[in-house]
Amino acid sequence: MPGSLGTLLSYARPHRPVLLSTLALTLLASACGLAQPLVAQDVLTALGTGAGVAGPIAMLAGLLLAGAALTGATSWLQQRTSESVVRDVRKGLVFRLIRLRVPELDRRPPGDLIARVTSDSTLLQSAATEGLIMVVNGALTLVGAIVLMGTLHLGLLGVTLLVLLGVAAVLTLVLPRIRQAVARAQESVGAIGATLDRTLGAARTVKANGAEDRETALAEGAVDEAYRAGLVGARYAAIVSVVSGASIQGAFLAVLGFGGMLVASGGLSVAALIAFLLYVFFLAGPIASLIGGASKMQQGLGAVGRIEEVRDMPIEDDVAALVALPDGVPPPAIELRDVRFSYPGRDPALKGVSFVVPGGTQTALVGLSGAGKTTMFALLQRFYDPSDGMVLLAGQDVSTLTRAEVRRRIAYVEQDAPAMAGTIRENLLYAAPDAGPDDIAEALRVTCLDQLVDGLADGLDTPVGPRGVTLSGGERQRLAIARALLRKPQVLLLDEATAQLDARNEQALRDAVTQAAQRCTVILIAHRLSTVTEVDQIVVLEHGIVRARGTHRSLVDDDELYRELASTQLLADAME
Ligand SMILES: Nc1ncnc2c1ncn2[C@@H]1O[C@H](COP(=O)(O)OP(=O)(O)OP(=O)(O)O)[C@@H](O)[C@H]1O
Repeated sequence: MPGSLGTLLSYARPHRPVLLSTLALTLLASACGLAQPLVAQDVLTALGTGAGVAGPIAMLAGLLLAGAALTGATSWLQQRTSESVVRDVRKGLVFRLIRLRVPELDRRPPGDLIARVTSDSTLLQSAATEGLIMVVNGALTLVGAIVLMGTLHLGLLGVTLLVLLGVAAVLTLVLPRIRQAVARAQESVGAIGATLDRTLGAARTVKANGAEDRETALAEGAVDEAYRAGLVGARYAAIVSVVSGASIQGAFLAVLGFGGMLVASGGLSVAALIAFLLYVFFLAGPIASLIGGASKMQQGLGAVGRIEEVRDMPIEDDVAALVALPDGVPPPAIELRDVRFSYPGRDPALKGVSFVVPGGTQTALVGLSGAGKTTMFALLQRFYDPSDGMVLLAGQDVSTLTRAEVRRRIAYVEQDAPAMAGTIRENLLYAAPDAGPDDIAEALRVTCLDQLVDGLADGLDTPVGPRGVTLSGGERQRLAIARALLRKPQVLLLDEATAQLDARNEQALRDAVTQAAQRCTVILIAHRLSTVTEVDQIVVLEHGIVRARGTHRSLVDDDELYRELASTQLLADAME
C-alpha cells in the first residue's frame, strides 16, 4: 500500500528549521554555481578585449571554493537530518510494536513487522529529507537558471524549454511506477523476514524433519519476488537516468544548432552563445537533483504505506481506569460470569463459562487439549476481551480496569516460559527490580535453582542464552516461577510443564506454589496428579464449557471425563 506525499512530508515537518537552513545553504551553493558562467563570460570578454582578467578569475575561484564549502555543509546537515527522521520513525514503530494488542499480533508474522522497522524505515531515510531538499533545490535552481538564460536570449530559452517539457512528460508517467515497484519489493522483503523468522524459530523441527530444502524454497520464493519487483524498479530507474541524461544532450544540440545559426547571422555574440551553452550544461545539475529527488521520494512513498499501517494497528493504550483496585488487600477472588469468546474466524473457544475462585485458594483447570484453558488465562490478563460475559477480579469487571492495572496484580508462568535477554539476575528481577538478595535467595531455593546458580562461575550474573548458560525447559519454567514469586503477585496463573519432573523438583514446585498460595489466589492448568489432589477446587473444561467442578475425590466418583483424564493425562504415575 503506497503512502501519500502528505504523510511523507509529515515525517520531515519536525525538522523544518534545519531543513529550511539546509535548503538556504543549498540554494547559496547553487547560486555560486549559477554565477560561474556569467563570470566565465566576463573572463572571456576580458581576454577578447585585453582588459585585466585577474579580478574575474579571482571571483571565479572564490565562487568555486564557496560552492564546495557550502555543498559540504549541506551534505552533512542533510545526512544528519535524515538520520534523525529515521531514528524518530524507528522509535515510534518500536514503541507501537511492543504495545500492539494481542489479536493484532496473532494476525501478523513477527518477521514482517520487524522488516518495517529495519528495511522500510531505511527507505524513508533519504526520501523525507534528502529527496525533499533535492526536489526543492533542483526546482528553484532550475527556475534561477531559466531566468538567467532568459536574460541572455529568449529564443534559445524557448528551444531549451521545449526539450525539457518532453522530459517532464516522460517522467510523470514513469515515476509513480517506481513507487509501486518499491512497495511490492518491500512486501516481499517483509515476507522473507516472516518466513525466516518462522523457520529459524522452529529450527530443530526443520532439521529433524529434513525440511531444509522445503523451507529454503519458501524463503527463496519471497527472495525472487523481491528480486522481480527490484528489477521492475531498476528498469524504470534506468529509463529515468537515460531521459535525464539525454535531455541535456538534446537541449545542448538544439541550442548549438539554433544558436550557431544566430551567431552566423550576427544576431548573437559567440561569448553569449558559450555562456548560454554553459547554462545548458549547468542545467544537468538541477535536473539530476530534481529527478533524483523525485525518485527518492517515490521510493520512500513505497515504504511509507507499510510504516503507516503499523501506526494504524491498535495498541494497548488504556489511559485511565474507570475504577481503581485498592492495594494491599487480601488475595482477590476471581469470577468468570457466563464468559464467551471466539478467535476471529474460529468456532467459539469459550461458550458461557462461569465459576468462582475464592481469594487465597488454589484452583486447577483440567481438560482435553483445545478445551479453552489457555484462552481463559488470556482473558484473565486482558490479552483479549470476552465477546460476552464478564471476568471479575476482586469483584471488579476487568474491562473497567486498565490492562496494566490487571497485569500488575497477576503473575503468569507459561508452560514453555521463555528466558528473557540478560543475566539470571536480570531475569529474576524482570518485574521486581527492588527485590533484595534475601528474596532472590529464597526464590531460588523454593524453585530448586540454587544448586544450578551455585555451580556457575558467574552465579547470578551469568547471561542466559547463547553467550551464557542454556537452560532446559524445566529450568526455564522454574526460573519463570522464581520471577513470578519475586513479584509477590496477588494472583498466580501457572500453566504446569507437561514434561515429567524428577521427584525432588516436583515436590519443590508444589512447595513453591503452596507457599505462593498463602499470599495469593492461584489458578493452575494442571498436568499432574500431585497438583490436583492438593488444590481446593478443580474445574473440568470440555469444548469451551465447564463440565464439572469439585475436588479430586468427588470428581473421580462423579465425572467420567475426569476419571479418564486422571488415569491418562494427569498421570501415568498415578497408575503405576
Ligand atoms: N491465538 C489463537 N487464534 C485462533 N485460535 C486459537 C488461538 N489460540 C487458541 N485457539 C483455539 O481456541 C481453542 C482453545 O484453545 P486453548 O489454547 O485455550 O486450549 P487449551 O485447553 O489450553 O489446550 P492445550 O491444553 O492444548 O494447551 C482451540 O480450538 C484452539 O485451536
